[in-house]
Amino acid sequence: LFDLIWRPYIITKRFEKQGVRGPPYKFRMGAKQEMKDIQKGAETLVLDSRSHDIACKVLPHYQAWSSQYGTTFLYWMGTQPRICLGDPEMVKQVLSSKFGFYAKTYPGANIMAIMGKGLAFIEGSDWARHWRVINPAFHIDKLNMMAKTMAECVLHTLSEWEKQGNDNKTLEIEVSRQFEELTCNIISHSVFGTSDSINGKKIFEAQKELFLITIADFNGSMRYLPTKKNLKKWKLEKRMKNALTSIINSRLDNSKKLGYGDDLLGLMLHSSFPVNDNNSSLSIDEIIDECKTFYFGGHETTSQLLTWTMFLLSTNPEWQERLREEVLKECGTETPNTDMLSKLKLVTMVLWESLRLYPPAILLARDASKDMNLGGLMIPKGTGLMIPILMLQRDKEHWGEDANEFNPLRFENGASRAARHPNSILPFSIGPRACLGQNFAMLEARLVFAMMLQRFSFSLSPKYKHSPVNWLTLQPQFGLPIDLRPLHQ
Ligand code: HEM
Repeated sequence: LFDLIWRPYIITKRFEKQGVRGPPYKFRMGAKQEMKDIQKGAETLVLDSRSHDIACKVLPHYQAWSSQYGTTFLYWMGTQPRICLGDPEMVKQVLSSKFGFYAKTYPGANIMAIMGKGLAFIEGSDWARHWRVINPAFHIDKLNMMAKTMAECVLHTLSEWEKQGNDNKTLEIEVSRQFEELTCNIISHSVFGTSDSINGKKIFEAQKELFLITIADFNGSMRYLPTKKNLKKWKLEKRMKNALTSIINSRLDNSKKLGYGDDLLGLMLHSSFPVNDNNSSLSIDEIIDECKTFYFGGHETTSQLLTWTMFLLSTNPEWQERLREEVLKECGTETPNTDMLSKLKLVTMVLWESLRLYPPAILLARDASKDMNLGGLMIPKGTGLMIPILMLQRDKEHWGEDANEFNPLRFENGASRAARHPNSILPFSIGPRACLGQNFAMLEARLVFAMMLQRFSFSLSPKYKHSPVNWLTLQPQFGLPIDLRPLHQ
């Protein structure tokens, strides 16, 4: 009864005294039912494809509560108090904390099974040990080397499209699926250097199927029972593990002749058999978990960046033309190298505007691991801290009245100067747990659009329905059908 009635009552009162209010706590459920009701109303909404005001569709409860209680508010997820942070200064304090006071929220067994207990979900000295091994795989010199491999993968996809579009005719392609395949291919080849495309494919297919099962059923209460769904899940998990083990074993078998390699997998294997540095070694099980993290995290988010940018360029033909001019000026019709890509200022501005309006990760979550004072607000241990990236990135107070409009010019002087507060833009997060793959993803996206703009012009197919949904990442619910026209035959 203490946890179910008294504690919620006391905590609610304490927050009220500090000026933080929110939807009322209901016995055991907190605000879960109210949240479900609000979400249900938004589920079937289809928006006008010129509207980027998508909070009403993907975070309708946050929108409703923040307009009623202010952008920083309290709500109860069952018996856990959660504070939604609407102030970029508080967000900065939480994300920049170096001492693990705000730990990552446990994502649930289903997500762990897909992504593995890798860098994104571990804490403390384990995180530091993994980070020391993995970080060098993303240094700038390594990225420069990866660009060539990335370009080969992009060329392969675009040539397939060219082959389909005979006689200068318009060709309709559902690009979100194509981008998923392309980003999978890029991560396998450039980060794992794998020519083992069969096992690479098996991993992605197993992760995708597990993911679809997970979004259809978040109820973990039966997770140990041999239900039909669980048997399927266990089979897929096993298939994924076997495929990863096979990739690792083949690298180990070839290591006498070729060494472990200097890509991510090679660096992890080096650490696993260290000569003198035992402080940063990873076990084979840990390597398998990291592979899952990078296979999934490395493509799922980037493919959404490509998808939403394609959507924005298709609906803003004048920007598409400006970008094409820039690409042809800096790269001509050659395959772009990293020097050329670094000169694509307008392309980069459009990518940032896309990440602002359609961030692949719309929310970040942390838990206070002890009682904390957050910018004067007393936060009891165990409170969840929710950082609504999607809301912060379209807050009119920081972005101005045109916050919901597509206007890449706001990024003319760089991302940190685009809004009134430098941390109002957070697609890759900030602080010690910021995205390790940010430069990789931006390089990949610049390359894809440079090569695509060299070859095609495109517009939205009339079949498109504007219905963004948050299925772990922000996605177009019915895909993104695009009409493509080859520029040269
Ligand atoms: C547009 C593409 C991407 C976006 C928007 C994105 C976004 C993010 C965000 C928001 C986080 C922080 C999560 C949190 O704090 O809870 C994160 C972490 C991470 N991302 Fe990305 N990501 C992208 C691409 C990539 C790629 C391509 C890779 C790998 C090749 C990658 C690897 C990681 C890893 C390993 C972490 C965990 C870092 C840590 O906790 O130390 N990401 N990403």
